Amino acid sequence: MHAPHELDLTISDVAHGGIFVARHEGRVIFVSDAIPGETVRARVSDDSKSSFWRAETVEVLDASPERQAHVWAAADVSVAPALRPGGAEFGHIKLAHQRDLKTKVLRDSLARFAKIDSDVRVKGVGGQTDGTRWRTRVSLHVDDAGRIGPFAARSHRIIEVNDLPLATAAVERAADKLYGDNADRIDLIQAADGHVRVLNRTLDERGQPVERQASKREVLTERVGEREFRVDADGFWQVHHDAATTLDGAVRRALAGVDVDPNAWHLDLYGGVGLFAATIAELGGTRVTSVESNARATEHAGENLSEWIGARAETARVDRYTRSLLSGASERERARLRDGVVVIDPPRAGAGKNVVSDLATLAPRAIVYVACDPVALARDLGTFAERGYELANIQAFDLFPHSHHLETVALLQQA
Ligand SMILES: C[S@@+](CC[C@H](N)C(=O)[O-])C[C@H]1O[C@@H](n2cnc3c(N)ncnc32)[C@H](O)[C@@H]1O
Repeated sequence: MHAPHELDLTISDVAHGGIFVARHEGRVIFVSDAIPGETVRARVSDDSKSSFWRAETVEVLDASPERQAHVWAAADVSVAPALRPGGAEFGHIKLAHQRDLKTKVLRDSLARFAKIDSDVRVKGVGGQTDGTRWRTRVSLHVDDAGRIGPFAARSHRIIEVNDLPLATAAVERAADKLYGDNADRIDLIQAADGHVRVLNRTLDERGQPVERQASKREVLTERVGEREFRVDADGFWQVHHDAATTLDGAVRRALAGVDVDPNAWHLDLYGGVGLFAATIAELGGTRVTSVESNARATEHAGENLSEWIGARAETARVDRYTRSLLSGASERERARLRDGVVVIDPPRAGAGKNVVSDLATLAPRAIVYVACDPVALARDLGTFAERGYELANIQAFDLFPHSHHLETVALLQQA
């Protein structure tokens, strides 16, 4: 059966991924740009699956009191769906209610995938703001015609826009002056010194940026309180200007009741340039190893941690590293690992069953899981629970206002 072009739908719920749930003749429809409680007219954009369809709101018939004019006029529901830029899927919802919806997605994920009943709430960071002007890092795409802009929501079509309200003012100003010669993508990065770097990137056939020549690399200095971190301009650093400080503080709070033993061996897995290894070291755990697959980031982690004689940075895939500890660590090292704490901050897909299971076998005193995806977190917490690690405390932060993303910091300890 083919879907009718447009449907009038009542929105019943929010789903993971910045979309909303409606039902039509028994079928689930995932609808963009809506709010639970609303009735909207939506254009079906994908009816290829029998189990669910996708649709995009084209008109709000009965608006939620939580609706506001979109913070990015270009992404407003009055614009044709194909022409709306992506990245601000919650921008039409009042900020406090965005956080209520993110809280619901997180709690639902914990209940569904980890059987955890939690009263966690997603909190705003950085004082009272309207949730704009937080992105210190923005990637804009360039097409063959030289057009520059973000991709449209759920597509690779470039949308030229007049403003970037989620970006810092300096990044937005720099974006205004761009021209698209010689690049597939342009990355704009504002470091702690306030200056915006403009990096023209070439993408390979998988859409991944080709590594820049050594002579073209710039190393930036980022700050968390008084501490400085060196990081490549094109390397990983948290995107929200308050994120690194917020997460450092959250890891400290998570570990407040845990003895960070100076004689134990601690791990910072998916460590980047050593942000959380420094947190552990400052808490007294100076024998700490940061593990990261990107060799340049590991080099910087080595420098960033150089004041602690027992700190190391290793270039390795975490799954291989934890497996090598299981097969190669001495009895004495295994005992030190059991007394240690582990921070893990994996990419969106989560750590996965193998890493979780190997970590549980290593049996550290405490594990702090920093997560940017609530479903991946909940799946991994489910596996940890099977292996005897229970959730001891959990915090959640709105580090990505007006998008659907959120960040969670969870402490796990043996039951
Ligand atoms: C979310 S970032 C966290 C970085 C760091 N904790 C921070 O907050 O600055 C995830 C990091 O994991 C690295 N990474 C991705 N997959 C990995 C793997 N399988 N093994 C080791 N590192 C990996 C990425 O290069 C990236 O630096």
